Amino acid sequence: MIAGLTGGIASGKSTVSRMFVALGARLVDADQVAREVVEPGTEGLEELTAVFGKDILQADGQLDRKKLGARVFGRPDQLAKLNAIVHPRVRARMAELTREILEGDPRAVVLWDVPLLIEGGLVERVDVCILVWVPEKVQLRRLMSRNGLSAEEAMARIRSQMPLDEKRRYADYVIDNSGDLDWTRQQVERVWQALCDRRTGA
Ligand SMILES: CC(C)(COP(=O)(O)OP(=O)(O)OC[C@H]1O[C@@H](n2cnc3c(N)ncnc32)[C@H](O)[C@@H]1O)[C@@H](O)C(=O)NCCC(=O)NCCS
Ligand SMILES: Nc1ncnc2c1ncn2[C@@H]1O[C@H](COP(=O)(O)OP(=O)(O)OP(=O)(O)O)[C@@H](O)[C@H]1O
Repeated sequence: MIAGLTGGIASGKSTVSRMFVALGARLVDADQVAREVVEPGTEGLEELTAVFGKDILQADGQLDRKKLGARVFGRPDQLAKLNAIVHPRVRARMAELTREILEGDPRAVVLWDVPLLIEGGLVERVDVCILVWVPEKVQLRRLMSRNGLSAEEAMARIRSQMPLDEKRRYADYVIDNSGDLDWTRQQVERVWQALCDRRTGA
């Protein structure tokens, strides 16, 4: 079974995915894969520098993520260029990792943690879609505090994604992460039980 876990920036996907992993889910993390496919020496990084210029690299040859982020968030044309380079590579690598997990354990629940699951169309490839939801003002506050961003910078990132309230339409399960972590864990346990029941056809 493939379960898609999505939300918005700083809505709590990583926090929730850790809870699912503790219960037995096998994680495939799109943000992590997106880093892997643009490591030094990859074709992905070569294409990025061909399109955005060599000044998006740090002195050590790694991608300067802060600099590229400042150039793309809030500029849809630039963001589209970045997505066109990175997303096909992320999808291919995620499919490969998923295959490897399911070959080793056909009964595994593979959790795809993908911020852009809905925007990127991957929602059609999962068996169930789980949304980590918070009200926008909580999302803004947590993003500003976690990343040290101004309200304006944080809103540019939030506005690069589909609003969380719209994402609810696509979700089979919604986890409200606006309360304390214990409350979130209780909801995760309920969804996990539902996934296990679904898997056994109960
Ligand atoms: C622009 C980059 C270099 C900024 O790096 P940075 O380290 O600051 O952020 P990080 O990668 O950890 O992403 C943080 C969050 O930003 C949001 N985000 C990232 N990329 C995008 C995007 N293309 N569109 C909308 N939101 C995005 C996601 O919610 C993500 O969880 C980086 O985000 C990137 O390469 N993005 C393109 C790849 C992508 O779409 N990743 C998202 C999952 S596939
Ligand atoms: N229930 C909660 N109560 C208080 N703080 C929380 C809660 N859930 C998450 N946080 C905090 O909010 C921030 C965002 O959470 P997290 O990193 O899990 O989000 P995310 O959706 O994975 O973000 P991104 O995809 O943007 O990296 C973190 O600093 C995290 O510690």
